[in-house]
Amino acid sequence: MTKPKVLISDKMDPNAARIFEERGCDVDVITGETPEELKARIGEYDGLAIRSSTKVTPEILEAATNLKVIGRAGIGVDNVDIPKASSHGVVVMNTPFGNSITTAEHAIAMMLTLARQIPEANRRTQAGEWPKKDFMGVEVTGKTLGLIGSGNIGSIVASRAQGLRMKVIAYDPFLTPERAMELGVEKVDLGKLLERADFITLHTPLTDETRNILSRERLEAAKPGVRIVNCARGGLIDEAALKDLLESGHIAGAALDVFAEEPATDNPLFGTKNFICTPHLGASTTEAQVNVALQVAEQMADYLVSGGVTNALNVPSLSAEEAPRLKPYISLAEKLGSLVGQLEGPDVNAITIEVSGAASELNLKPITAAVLAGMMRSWSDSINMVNAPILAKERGLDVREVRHAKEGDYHTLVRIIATTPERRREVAGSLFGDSQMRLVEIAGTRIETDLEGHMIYIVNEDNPGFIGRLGSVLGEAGVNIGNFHLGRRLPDKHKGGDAVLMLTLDQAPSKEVQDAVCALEGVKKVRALSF
Ligand SMILES: NC(=O)c1ccc[n+]([C@@H]2O[C@H](COP(=O)([O-])OP(=O)(O)OC[C@H]3O[C@@H](n4cnc5c(N)ncnc54)[C@H](O)[C@@H]3O)[C@@H](O)[C@H]2O)c1
Ligand SMILES: O=C(O)CC[C@@H](O)C(=O)O
Repeated sequence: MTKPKVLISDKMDPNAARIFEERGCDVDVITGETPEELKARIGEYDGLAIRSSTKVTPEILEAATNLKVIGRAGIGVDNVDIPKASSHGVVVMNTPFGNSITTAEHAIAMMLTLARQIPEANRRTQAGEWPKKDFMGVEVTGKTLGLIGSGNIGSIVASRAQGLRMKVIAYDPFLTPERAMELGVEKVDLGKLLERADFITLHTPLTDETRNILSRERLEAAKPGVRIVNCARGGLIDEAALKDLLESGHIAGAALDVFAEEPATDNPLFGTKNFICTPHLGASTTEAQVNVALQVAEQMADYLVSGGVTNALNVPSLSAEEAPRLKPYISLAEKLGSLVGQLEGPDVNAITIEVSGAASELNLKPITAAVLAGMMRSWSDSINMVNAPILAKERGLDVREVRHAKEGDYHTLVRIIATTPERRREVAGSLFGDSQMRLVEIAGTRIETDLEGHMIYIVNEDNPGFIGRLGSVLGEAGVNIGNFHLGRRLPDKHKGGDAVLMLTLDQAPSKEVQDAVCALEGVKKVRALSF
């Protein structure tokens, strides 16, 4: 098996490359390339490991014909076009905890630095001014800190601020009263936070809801003398309004680690009174960079080598323990989906995935994604488990999942029921020895066959002599039969009813051969299949 190939395109702790190699991947570290250079190179790679400099745009994804996974060594993935990655079937992962403490510490450092105006005091002292009378600071003890966003980083900031004896209030629509109690913070609405906070620190992602959350209007409504810290994302604060309100003195200080446009080399805020900044250093400690590099490499290698999915933003997670258990089911589900897709074509408008026995205990999301991928791949290329659920939704396909804990005749069973405007198609498969897939039912008929290579599916009236005539047609055309499986339609297996044949052939049957089979007496349906 060829090794998966990974590109590390941003500066990353060397542990990442080491882990990739140890886990069976080939790795190239090529940083600082232009988008054009990356575009020309990306086609060779199965994995792309990034921080915030690489922008994974639709153009890059278009050129990334082999790419299976993008791993962000960090939290924010606003430099990745996730919808586009999903439609290209590429998993996007991040490392949600590796740099949280470091970033929270940076926010606290920025807050204390603002309170005592350290950068300017430092600059003027070193310039020989000894400007002692110009720097009257404020204590943070007893002050109110307003958190906007109290997730991983916000909650660490809360605990550190409590250690500094601050009163912490939080605005976060997803903060439950129980969690607020656990964190020892008071949950408030944004208006109250602006009214009461002496310091405000932002810890939300940048989304349509949070963009410009500190707009001019809200900044004007904030308590006079407030100090604001942003170590989350540029775009959360109206920078022009911040500048005006710093100059007017309504805002006593602002510390930004992040900017609406990065790299920020000539931002209008530069030089503004009581404004300090760092160049997106929130995650830049040795500890955090080792954490995120190790984590991203482990997660990506896991996915590329064994199919485990951790911290993915566009597919359900699948632990490395779950992945091997699910692997045979995924292959079974893809083949059953493919069978339905080949038999019914793109007219399928509803599909039910029904699992019973051992299969009912499994995570159904990947099984459903595999059925959809198998089915739609028979009509259209470039479909995999990542983009299949999205494309199914776009097509308006009605997808249902049903679990039956009770075992039937098989210890584990996956049944697919597909509906088209004309009919309903049911197929079912099982695993023998927990790994060998078998189709066990088709067209209401018990039959037992693998779905492999070139096959032909035939429904005919069950009359004597048919098998001989079929053998002659295939033999005369030089088509060798590998395996032959026959079943009678359930529930009335009476003589003279319909029979179903699934034949494995050594080569694909030509159109002429299919027509000749079709012309045999009693044949009702013929379909060439390939798996
Ligand atoms: N400066 C840096 O180097 C650096 C480093 C790490 C993380 N970050 C950024 O920090 C941010 C927070 O990271 P995290 O790990 O705490 O994320 P998180 O997902 O754990 O927390 C985000 C919180 O924001 C809340 N939220 C979402 N929408 C909101 C809204 N409209 N109003 C108020 N709250 C809202 C969520 O409920 C959640 O609790 C992210 O944007 C991340 O990219 C920056
Ligand atoms: O990689 C970095 O330096 C920044 C990371 C940070 O913005 C994040 O969202 O994790």
